[in-house]
Amino acid sequence: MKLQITNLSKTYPNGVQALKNVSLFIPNGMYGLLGPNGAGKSTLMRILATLQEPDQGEVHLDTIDVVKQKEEVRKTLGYLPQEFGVYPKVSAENLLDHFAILKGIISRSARKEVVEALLRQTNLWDVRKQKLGGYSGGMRQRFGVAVALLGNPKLMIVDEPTAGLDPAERVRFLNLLSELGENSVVILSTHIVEDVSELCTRMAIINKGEILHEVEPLKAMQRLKGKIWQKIIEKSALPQMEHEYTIISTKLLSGRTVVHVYSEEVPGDFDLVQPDLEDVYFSTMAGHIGNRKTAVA
Ligand SMILES: Nc1ncnc2c1ncn2[C@@H]1O[C@H](COP(=O)(O)OP(=O)(O)OP(=O)(O)O)[C@@H](O)[C@H]1O
Repeated sequence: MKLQITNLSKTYPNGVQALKNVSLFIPNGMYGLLGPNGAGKSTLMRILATLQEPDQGEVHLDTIDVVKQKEEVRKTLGYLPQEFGVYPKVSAENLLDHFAILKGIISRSARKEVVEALLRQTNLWDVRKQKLGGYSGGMRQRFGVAVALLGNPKLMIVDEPTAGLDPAERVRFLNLLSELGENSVVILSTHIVEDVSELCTRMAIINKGEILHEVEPLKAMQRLKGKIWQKIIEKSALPQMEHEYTIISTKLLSGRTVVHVYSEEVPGDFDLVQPDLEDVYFSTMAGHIGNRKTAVA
C-alpha cells in the first residue's frame, strides 16, 4: 500500500490558497504531517478522505484514483476527523454496532465479533455499556479510532487527534495509534511536534499550503548536529538577543527563557545542544533547512 500525491492545489472561494502544488509519497506505516494552525493540513486530509475536491492534482492509493474513484477509496478508508459528533445517549457498543451495519457488516454474529475486537483494542471494553455523553475526551477519541477501524482500512487518516487530551490519555491514544501502522498507510496530522517524534518514521512539514520539508525524523535530527545552540537568559534580555541572533525558538523553563539559535559556526557564548525534532521543525519554519531554504545563518 502506498499513497502518491502529485501537484495538489486548492483555493477556497474567498481566495485563500490552502494547498499549493503539494506532492508527497507516503508508504506503509505511520506518516506525520506537521504544521501550524491554518497550514492546510485539514484541507489535505479532507481531500484524501474524499470529502473535498482539489482544484488541481492527483492522488493515487496504489492503483485507485482517489479524486475520481471516491467509492473505491471509501471502502478502504478510516477517517478520524478533527471534530466529530456522537449520539450522547447511546452506548459505545450500540453506536459501534450501528456504524458496523452502515459499513456493510450485515451478519449479526460477524458484527458482534468485530465490535468486541475493536472495543478491546481501543481499551473501551469495560466501559462499552456507558453512554457516550459521559465519555472523557480521550475515551471519545479512542471510540473515534474504533469507528475508523471498522472494515480494516488500508488508508487511515487521523486529523489532530491529541489536541485537548490530558497527558495520560494522550499516551494511551498514541500507543493505540502506534499499533496500526504496519499493514496500512496511516497519516497523522498534527501541530504537536512530540506526537510525530513519538510515532512517525517519516514526516512532512507544511506551512501556508506548501511542503517545506520531507524528512525521516532521526536522520533530520542527525543532520542538524553541531548547528543548534542554546542559551538560558532572563526574559528581559530577549529583545536584544532577537536583534543580534537568528533565534529559531524560545521556551520558558522555571521562569527563565531557553533560546535556541541555528548557526553553522559558534555564535558566541552559547552551548551546543543535541538537536531534537522541535529544532528540525523550527529550523525548517525559519527557512534554514528544507525545500524552501531562504536564510543562511
Ligand atoms: N471552507 C473554507 N473556506 C475558506 N477558507 C478556508 C476553509 N477551510 C479552511 N480555510 C482556510 O484555508 C487555510 C488552511 O486551513 P486548514 O483548516 O486546511 O489548515 P490546518 O492546517 O488544518 O489548520 P487548523 O489546525 O487550524 O485546522 C486556512 O487559512 C483556513 O482559514
